[in-house]
Amino acid sequence: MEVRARAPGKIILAGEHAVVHGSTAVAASIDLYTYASLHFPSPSDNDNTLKLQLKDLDLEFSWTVQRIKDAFCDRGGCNASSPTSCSPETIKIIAALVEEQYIPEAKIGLAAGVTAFLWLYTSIQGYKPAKVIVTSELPLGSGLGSSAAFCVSLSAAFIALSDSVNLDFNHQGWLMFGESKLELVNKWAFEGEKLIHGKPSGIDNTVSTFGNMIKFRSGALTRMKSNMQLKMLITNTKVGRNTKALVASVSERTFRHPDAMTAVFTAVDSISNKLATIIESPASDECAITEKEVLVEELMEMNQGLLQCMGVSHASIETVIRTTLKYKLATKLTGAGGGGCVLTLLPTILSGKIVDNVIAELESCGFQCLIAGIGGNGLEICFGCSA
Ligand SMILES: Nc1ncnc2c1ncn2[C@@H]1O[C@H](COP(=O)(O)OP(=O)(O)O)[C@@H](O)[C@H]1O
Ligand SMILES: C[C@@](O)(CCOP(=O)(O)O)CC(=O)O
Ligand SMILES: [Mg+2]
Repeated sequence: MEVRARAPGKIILAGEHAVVHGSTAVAASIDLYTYASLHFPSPSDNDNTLKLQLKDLDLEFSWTVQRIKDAFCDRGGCNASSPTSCSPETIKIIAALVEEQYIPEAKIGLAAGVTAFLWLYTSIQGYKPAKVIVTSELPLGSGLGSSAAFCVSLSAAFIALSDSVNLDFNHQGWLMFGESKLELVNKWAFEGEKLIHGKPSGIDNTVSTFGNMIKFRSGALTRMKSNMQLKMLITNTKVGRNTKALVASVSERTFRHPDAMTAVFTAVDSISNKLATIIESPASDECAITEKEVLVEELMEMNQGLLQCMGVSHASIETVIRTTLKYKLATKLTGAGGGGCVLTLLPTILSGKIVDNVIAELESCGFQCLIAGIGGNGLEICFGCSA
Protein backbone atom coordinates (compact mmCIF):
# COMPACT_ATOMS: atom_id res chain seq x y z
CA MET A 1 0.00 0.00 0.00
CA GLU A 2 1.44 3.35 -0.99
CA VAL A 3 0.26 6.96 -1.09
CA ARG A 4 1.91 10.12 -2.37
CA ALA A 5 0.99 13.61 -1.16
CA ARG A 6 2.06 16.93 -2.62
CA ALA A 7 1.87 20.29 -0.90
CA PRO A 8 2.73 23.65 -2.48
CA GLY A 9 5.09 26.35 -1.29
CA LYS A 10 3.88 29.91 -0.88
CA ILE A 11 4.63 33.58 -1.18
CA ILE A 12 3.57 36.11 1.41
CA LEU A 13 2.33 39.21 -0.40
CA ALA A 14 2.04 41.24 2.81
CA GLY A 15 2.25 40.78 6.55
CA GLU A 16 5.05 38.30 7.32
CA HIS A 17 6.32 38.49 10.91
CA ALA A 18 3.55 40.92 11.88
CA VAL A 19 1.16 37.97 11.43
CA VAL A 20 2.97 36.19 14.27
CA HIS A 21 1.96 39.17 16.45
CA GLY A 22 -1.71 39.20 15.47
CA SER A 23 -1.71 41.34 12.28
CA THR A 24 -3.39 40.33 9.03
CA ALA A 25 -1.27 38.81 6.26
CA VAL A 26 -1.99 37.86 2.65
CA ALA A 27 -0.43 34.74 1.12
CA ALA A 28 -0.78 32.65 -2.03
CA SER A 29 0.28 29.14 -2.97
CA ILE A 30 2.86 28.72 -5.75
CA ASP A 31 3.23 25.86 -8.20
CA LEU A 32 6.36 24.41 -6.64
CA TYR A 33 5.71 21.37 -4.46
CA THR A 34 7.09 19.10 -1.79
CA TYR A 35 6.14 15.44 -2.32
CA ALA A 36 5.96 12.82 0.44
CA SER A 37 5.24 9.17 -0.23
CA LEU A 38 4.45 6.56 2.40
CA HIS A 39 4.95 2.86 1.78
CA PHE A 40 4.29 0.01 4.23
CA PRO A 41 6.39 -3.12 3.69
CA SER A 42 4.51 -6.41 3.41
CA PRO A 43 5.11 -9.01 6.20
CA SER A 44 7.18 -11.12 3.77
CA ASP A 45 9.67 -8.21 3.39
CA ASN A 46 10.70 -8.85 6.99
CA ASP A 47 11.55 -5.17 7.35
CA ASN A 48 11.19 -3.75 10.82
CA THR A 49 12.49 -0.26 10.26
CA LEU A 50 11.14 3.23 9.82
CA LYS A 51 13.03 4.95 7.01
CA LEU A 52 13.02 8.57 5.90
CA GLN A 53 14.66 9.16 2.55
CA LEU A 54 15.32 12.76 1.51
CA LYS A 55 15.85 11.85 -2.09
CA ASP A 56 17.09 15.09 -3.61
CA LEU A 57 19.45 15.65 -0.67
CA ASP A 58 20.79 12.11 -1.02
CA LEU A 59 20.20 11.36 2.67
CA GLU A 60 18.46 8.46 4.38
CA PHE A 61 17.63 8.05 8.04
CA SER A 62 16.57 4.77 9.57
CA TRP A 63 15.47 3.50 12.99
CA THR A 64 14.34 0.04 14.00
CA VAL A 65 10.78 0.10 15.25
CA GLN A 66 12.05 -1.45 18.49
CA ARG A 67 14.48 1.45 18.99
CA ILE A 68 11.65 3.96 18.61
CA LYS A 69 9.38 2.00 20.96
CA ASP A 70 12.14 1.81 23.58
CA ALA A 71 12.86 5.54 23.28
CA PHE A 72 9.20 6.43 23.75
CA CYS A 73 8.81 3.76 26.50
CA ASP A 74 6.04 2.40 24.27
CA ARG A 75 3.78 5.33 25.19
CA GLY A 76 0.80 3.47 23.75
CA GLY A 77 -1.74 4.14 20.99
CA CYS A 78 -1.51 6.95 18.51
CA ASN A 79 -4.49 9.11 17.66
CA ALA A 80 -4.53 10.48 14.13
CA SER A 81 -7.76 12.38 14.66
CA SER A 82 -6.55 14.48 17.57
CA PRO A 83 -3.55 16.71 16.81
CA THR A 84 -1.39 17.29 19.87
CA SER A 85 1.71 19.34 20.65
CA CYS A 86 5.03 17.66 21.23
CA SER A 87 5.90 18.05 24.93
CA PRO A 88 9.38 19.26 25.99
CA GLU A 89 10.13 15.73 27.33
CA THR A 90 9.20 14.15 23.99
CA ILE A 91 11.30 16.75 22.13
CA LYS A 92 14.29 15.46 24.15
CA ILE A 93 13.46 11.83 23.28
CA ILE A 94 13.19 12.68 19.59
CA ALA A 95 16.38 14.77 19.72
CA ALA A 96 18.24 11.64 20.91
CA LEU A 97 16.79 9.62 18.00
CA VAL A 98 17.83 12.34 15.55
CA GLU A 99 21.32 12.64 17.03
CA GLU A 100 21.95 8.94 16.35
CA GLN A 101 21.60 9.63 12.64
CA TYR A 102 24.32 11.07 10.46
CA ILE A 103 23.44 14.60 9.32
CA PRO A 104 26.31 16.41 7.59
CA GLU A 105 27.34 19.57 9.50
CA ALA A 106 26.50 21.76 6.49
CA LYS A 107 22.92 20.43 6.57
CA ILE A 108 22.37 20.45 10.32
CA GLY A 109 19.23 22.59 9.82
CA LEU A 110 17.57 19.37 8.61
CA ALA A 111 17.55 18.07 12.18
CA ALA A 112 14.45 20.21 12.85
CA GLY A 113 12.69 18.66 9.84
CA VAL A 114 13.63 15.13 10.92
CA THR A 115 12.31 15.93 14.41
CA ALA A 116 8.99 17.07 12.94
CA PHE A 117 8.87 13.90 10.82
CA LEU A 118 9.33 11.61 13.84
CA TRP A 119 6.70 13.47 15.86
CA LEU A 120 4.13 13.41 13.06
CA TYR A 121 4.77 9.79 12.10
CA THR A 122 4.68 8.31 15.60
CA SER A 123 1.64 10.41 16.55
CA ILE A 124 -0.38 9.51 13.46
CA GLN A 125 0.87 6.03 12.56
CA GLY A 126 2.42 4.79 15.81
CA TYR A 127 5.31 2.32 15.56
CA LYS A 128 4.67 0.64 12.21
CA PRO A 129 7.61 -0.07 9.91
CA ALA A 130 7.47 2.12 6.80
CA LYS A 131 9.48 3.90 4.16
CA VAL A 132 8.85 7.60 3.60
CA ILE A 133 10.36 9.33 0.60
CA VAL A 134 10.45 13.12 0.34
CA THR A 135 11.40 15.20 -2.67
CA SER A 136 11.00 18.94 -3.09
CA GLU A 137 10.99 21.54 -5.85
CA LEU A 138 11.30 24.27 -3.21
CA PRO A 139 14.59 25.76 -2.08
CA LEU A 140 14.94 24.98 1.65
CA GLY A 141 15.17 27.86 4.11
CA SER A 142 14.48 30.57 1.50
CA GLY A 143 11.13 32.01 2.50
CA LEU A 144 8.97 29.95 0.13
CA GLY A 145 7.53 27.84 2.92
CA SER A 146 9.45 24.60 2.45
CA SER A 147 9.02 23.75 6.14
CA ALA A 148 5.23 24.03 5.90
CA ALA A 149 5.03 22.11 2.60
CA PHE A 150 7.17 19.38 4.23
CA CYS A 151 4.86 19.14 7.27
CA VAL A 152 1.66 19.31 5.18
CA SER A 153 2.76 16.61 2.71
CA LEU A 154 3.94 14.29 5.50
CA SER A 155 0.81 14.79 7.61
CA ALA A 156 -1.40 14.15 4.58
CA ALA A 157 0.40 10.94 3.58
CA PHE A 158 0.27 9.63 7.16
CA ILE A 159 -3.41 10.51 7.56
CA ALA A 160 -4.35 9.07 4.14
CA LEU A 161 -3.18 5.61 5.24
CA SER A 162 -4.39 5.84 8.83
CA ASP A 163 -7.22 3.64 10.05
CA SER A 164 -9.51 6.59 10.61
CA VAL A 165 -10.01 7.54 6.94
CA ASN A 166 -12.13 6.10 4.23
CA LEU A 167 -10.75 7.03 0.82
CA ASP A 168 -11.22 5.77 -2.71
CA PHE A 169 -7.91 3.91 -3.14
CA ASN A 170 -8.80 3.22 -6.80
CA HIS A 171 -9.00 6.91 -7.74
CA GLN A 172 -6.66 7.68 -10.64
CA GLY A 173 -4.47 10.79 -10.45
CA TRP A 174 -4.36 13.58 -7.88
CA LEU A 175 -7.22 13.74 -5.41
CA MET A 176 -8.29 16.49 -3.01
CA PHE A 177 -9.18 15.75 0.60
CA GLY A 178 -12.57 16.94 1.85
CA GLU A 179 -12.77 19.98 4.11
CA SER A 180 -12.64 18.15 7.46
CA LYS A 181 -9.60 16.08 6.42
CA LEU A 182 -7.87 19.23 5.16
CA GLU A 183 -8.47 20.83 8.54
CA LEU A 184 -7.04 17.77 10.29
CA VAL A 185 -3.92 17.79 8.07
CA ASN A 186 -3.52 21.52 8.67
CA LYS A 187 -3.63 21.08 12.44
CA TRP A 188 -1.02 18.31 12.38
CA ALA A 189 1.17 20.31 10.00
CA PHE A 190 0.99 23.25 12.39
CA GLU A 191 2.32 20.99 15.16
CA GLY A 192 5.21 20.06 12.86
CA GLU A 193 5.85 23.72 12.00
CA LYS A 194 6.04 24.49 15.72
CA LEU A 195 8.98 22.09 15.99
CA ILE A 196 10.74 23.80 13.07
CA HIS A 197 9.82 27.49 13.63
CA GLY A 198 9.31 27.72 17.38
CA LYS A 199 6.41 30.17 17.14
CA PRO A 200 4.72 29.97 13.72
CA SER A 201 1.61 31.98 12.94
CA GLY A 202 0.14 29.06 10.97
CA ILE A 203 -0.17 31.02 7.71
CA ASP A 204 2.33 28.86 5.80
CA ASN A 205 0.77 25.47 6.62
CA THR A 206 -2.71 26.92 6.04
CA VAL A 207 -1.99 28.28 2.54
CA SER A 208 -0.08 25.11 1.65
CA THR A 209 -3.05 22.97 2.74
CA PHE A 210 -5.87 25.02 1.24
CA GLY A 211 -4.04 26.61 -1.71
CA ASN A 212 -5.27 29.69 -3.63
CA MET A 213 -4.91 33.09 -1.99
CA ILE A 214 -5.78 33.67 1.64
CA LYS A 215 -6.06 36.40 4.22
CA PHE A 216 -4.90 35.15 7.60
CA ARG A 217 -5.17 36.64 11.07
CA SER A 218 -4.80 35.10 14.55
CA GLY A 219 -5.12 31.54 13.27
CA ALA A 220 -8.21 32.25 11.15
CA LEU A 221 -8.23 32.03 7.37
CA THR A 222 -10.41 33.91 4.90
CA ARG A 223 -10.32 32.55 1.36
CA MET A 224 -9.85 35.37 -1.14
CA LYS A 225 -11.44 35.70 -4.56
CA SER A 226 -8.72 37.30 -6.61
CA ASN A 227 -9.71 39.73 -9.33
CA MET A 228 -6.18 40.47 -10.33
CA GLN A 229 -3.63 38.41 -12.19
CA LEU A 230 -0.50 39.11 -10.19
CA LYS A 231 2.77 38.31 -11.89
CA MET A 232 5.63 38.19 -9.42
CA LEU A 233 9.31 37.75 -10.12
CA ILE A 234 10.80 35.67 -7.30
CA THR A 235 14.48 36.34 -6.73
CA ASN A 236 16.37 33.95 -4.49
CA THR A 237 19.31 35.84 -2.99
CA LYS A 238 20.69 32.42 -2.00
CA VAL A 239 21.64 33.90 1.36
CA GLY A 240 20.81 31.17 3.87
CA ARG A 241 18.72 31.97 6.91
CA ASN A 242 16.58 30.32 9.45
CA THR A 243 12.98 31.30 10.13
CA LYS A 244 13.11 30.30 13.81
CA ALA A 245 15.99 32.71 14.55
CA LEU A 246 14.40 35.58 12.60
CA VAL A 247 10.99 35.16 14.26
CA ALA A 248 12.75 35.13 17.65
CA SER A 249 14.71 38.30 16.77
CA VAL A 250 11.48 40.18 15.95
CA SER A 251 9.98 39.05 19.27
CA GLU A 252 13.07 40.29 21.11
CA ARG A 253 12.84 43.68 19.36
CA THR A 254 9.15 43.82 20.29
CA PHE A 255 10.07 43.12 23.90
CA ARG A 256 12.60 45.98 23.88
CA HIS A 257 10.37 48.50 22.02
CA PRO A 258 6.75 47.43 22.58
CA ASP A 259 5.08 50.75 21.66
CA ALA A 260 7.03 51.33 18.45
CA MET A 261 6.65 47.72 17.33
CA THR A 262 2.92 47.72 18.08
CA ALA A 263 2.61 50.72 15.77
CA VAL A 264 4.60 48.87 13.09
CA PHE A 265 2.34 45.79 13.38
CA THR A 266 -0.79 47.98 13.21
CA ALA A 267 0.51 49.61 10.03
CA VAL A 268 1.22 46.20 8.49
CA ASP A 269 -2.31 45.09 9.36
CA SER A 270 -3.73 48.08 7.42
CA ILE A 271 -1.43 47.34 4.47
CA SER A 272 -2.52 43.69 4.28
CA ASN A 273 -6.21 44.56 4.50
CA LYS A 274 -5.85 47.24 1.82
CA LEU A 275 -3.92 44.86 -0.40
CA ALA A 276 -6.63 42.21 -0.05
CA THR A 277 -9.32 44.77 -0.93
CA ILE A 278 -7.45 45.85 -4.07
CA ILE A 279 -6.81 42.27 -5.19
CA GLU A 280 -10.46 41.35 -4.69
CA SER A 281 -12.03 44.44 -6.24
CA PRO A 282 -13.11 44.10 -9.88
CA ALA A 283 -11.11 46.02 -12.50
CA SER A 284 -13.29 47.33 -15.30
CA ASP A 285 -10.69 48.10 -17.97
CA GLU A 286 -6.96 48.10 -18.74
CA CYS A 287 -6.46 51.46 -17.06
CA ALA A 288 -8.01 50.24 -13.83
CA ILE A 289 -5.65 47.25 -13.84
CA THR A 290 -2.66 49.58 -14.13
CA GLU A 291 -4.00 51.77 -11.33
CA LYS A 292 -4.45 48.73 -9.11
CA GLU A 293 -0.91 47.59 -9.85
CA VAL A 294 0.46 51.01 -8.86
CA LEU A 295 -1.37 50.74 -5.53
CA VAL A 296 -0.04 47.22 -4.98
CA GLU A 297 3.50 48.44 -5.68
CA GLU A 298 3.11 51.25 -3.18
CA LEU A 299 1.85 48.85 -0.51
CA MET A 300 4.73 46.45 -1.20
CA GLU A 301 7.23 49.29 -0.72
CA MET A 302 5.54 50.37 2.51
CA ASN A 303 5.54 46.78 3.80
CA GLN A 304 9.22 46.42 2.96
CA GLY A 305 10.00 49.62 4.90
CA LEU A 306 8.22 48.18 7.94
CA LEU A 307 10.06 44.86 7.57
CA GLN A 308 13.25 46.91 7.74
CA CYS A 309 11.94 48.44 10.97
CA MET A 310 11.53 44.89 12.28
CA GLY A 311 15.20 44.22 11.44
CA VAL A 312 14.65 41.39 8.96
CA SER A 313 15.98 42.90 5.74
CA HIS A 314 19.49 42.09 4.51
CA ALA A 315 22.17 43.63 2.29
CA SER A 316 21.31 41.10 -0.46
CA ILE A 317 17.63 42.10 -0.28
CA GLU A 318 18.59 45.78 -0.50
CA THR A 319 20.65 44.97 -3.61
CA VAL A 320 17.59 43.42 -5.28
CA ILE A 321 15.49 46.45 -4.28
CA ARG A 322 18.06 48.90 -5.72
CA THR A 323 18.46 46.89 -8.91
CA THR A 324 14.73 46.58 -9.61
CA LEU A 325 14.15 50.25 -8.71
CA LYS A 326 16.32 51.18 -11.72
CA TYR A 327 13.50 49.68 -13.79
CA LYS A 328 10.88 51.45 -11.60
CA LEU A 329 9.77 48.12 -10.13
CA ALA A 330 8.67 47.55 -6.54
CA THR A 331 10.22 44.81 -4.43
CA LYS A 332 9.70 43.36 -0.97
CA LEU A 333 11.09 40.37 0.85
CA THR A 334 8.83 37.35 1.29
CA GLY A 335 8.82 34.92 4.21
CA ALA A 336 11.16 35.46 7.11
CA GLY A 337 13.72 37.64 5.29
CA GLY A 338 17.36 37.92 6.40
CA GLY A 339 18.26 36.76 2.86
CA GLY A 340 16.09 34.17 1.13
CA CYS A 341 13.55 35.21 -1.49
CA VAL A 342 12.32 38.59 -2.65
CA LEU A 343 9.21 39.49 -4.71
CA THR A 344 9.08 42.02 -7.51
CA LEU A 345 5.74 42.89 -9.10
CA LEU A 346 5.87 42.61 -12.88
CA PRO A 347 3.12 44.96 -14.14
CA THR A 348 1.03 43.70 -17.05
CA ILE A 349 2.26 46.47 -19.35
CA LEU A 350 5.93 45.63 -18.75
CA SER A 351 7.55 44.33 -21.92
CA GLY A 352 9.17 40.90 -22.07
CA LYS A 353 12.43 42.62 -23.04
CA ILE A 354 12.53 44.62 -19.81
CA VAL A 355 11.72 41.51 -17.76
CA ASP A 356 14.64 39.73 -19.47
CA ASN A 357 16.94 42.66 -18.70
CA VAL A 358 15.97 42.78 -15.01
CA ILE A 359 16.48 39.04 -14.68
CA ALA A 360 19.85 39.21 -16.44
CA GLU A 361 21.02 42.02 -14.14
CA LEU A 362 19.83 40.19 -11.00
CA GLU A 363 21.42 36.94 -12.11
CA SER A 364 24.69 38.73 -12.82
CA CYS A 365 24.73 39.55 -9.07
CA GLY A 366 24.62 35.81 -8.36
CA PHE A 367 20.89 35.69 -7.60
CA GLN A 368 18.46 33.13 -9.03
CA CYS A 369 15.18 34.30 -10.61
CA LEU A 370 11.96 32.43 -11.25
CA ILE A 371 8.38 33.22 -12.13
CA ALA A 372 5.98 30.80 -10.44
CA GLY A 373 2.27 30.27 -11.00
CA ILE A 374 0.36 31.87 -8.12
CA GLY A 375 -2.80 30.69 -6.36
CA GLY A 376 -3.18 27.09 -7.54
CA ASN A 377 -4.48 24.05 -5.66
CA GLY A 378 -3.33 23.23 -2.19
CA LEU A 379 -2.65 19.76 -0.83
CA GLU A 380 -3.46 16.75 -3.04
CA ILE A 381 -2.86 13.02 -2.69
CA CYS A 382 -2.47 10.18 -5.16
CA PHE A 383 -2.61 6.40 -4.70
CA GLY A 384 -1.19 5.35 -8.05
CA CYS A 385 1.70 7.83 -8.35
CA SER A 386 4.91 6.24 -7.12
CA ALA A 387 7.85 8.31 -5.87
N1 LIG B 1 12.24 18.55 2.01
C1 LIG B 1 12.64 18.69 3.28
N2 LIG B 1 13.27 17.69 3.91
C2 LIG B 1 13.68 17.82 5.20
N3 LIG B 1 13.51 18.92 5.93
C3 LIG B 1 12.89 19.96 5.35
C4 LIG B 1 12.42 19.90 4.01
N4 LIG B 1 11.85 21.07 3.70
C5 LIG B 1 11.96 21.85 4.81
N5 LIG B 1 12.59 21.18 5.80
C6 LIG B 1 12.89 21.71 7.15
O1 LIG B 1 12.51 23.08 7.19
C7 LIG B 1 13.67 23.92 7.39
C8 LIG B 1 13.53 25.19 6.58
O2 LIG B 1 12.43 25.90 7.10
P1 LIG B 1 12.42 27.46 7.30
O3 LIG B 1 13.64 27.94 7.99
O4 LIG B 1 11.13 27.77 7.91
O5 LIG B 1 12.46 28.05 5.81
P2 LIG B 1 11.36 27.94 4.65
O6 LIG B 1 10.13 27.37 5.27
O7 LIG B 1 11.16 29.34 4.20
O8 LIG B 1 11.95 27.12 3.56
C9 LIG B 1 14.85 23.06 6.95
O9 LIG B 1 16.05 23.47 7.56
C10 LIG B 1 14.39 21.67 7.42
O10 LIG B 1 14.59 21.50 8.81
C1 LIG C 1 8.02 35.06 9.21
C2 LIG C 1 6.74 34.26 9.02
O1 LIG C 1 5.65 35.20 8.98
C3 LIG C 1 6.74 33.47 7.72
C4 LIG C 1 7.90 32.53 7.61
O2 LIG C 1 7.91 31.89 6.34
P1 LIG C 1 9.18 31.05 5.84
O3 LIG C 1 9.40 29.95 6.82
O4 LIG C 1 10.35 31.98 5.79
O5 LIG C 1 8.80 30.51 4.48
C5 LIG C 1 6.56 33.36 10.24
C6 LIG C 1 5.15 32.81 10.43
O6 LIG C 1 4.17 33.45 10.01
O7 LIG C 1 5.03 31.74 11.02
MG1 LIG D 1 9.24 27.89 7.08
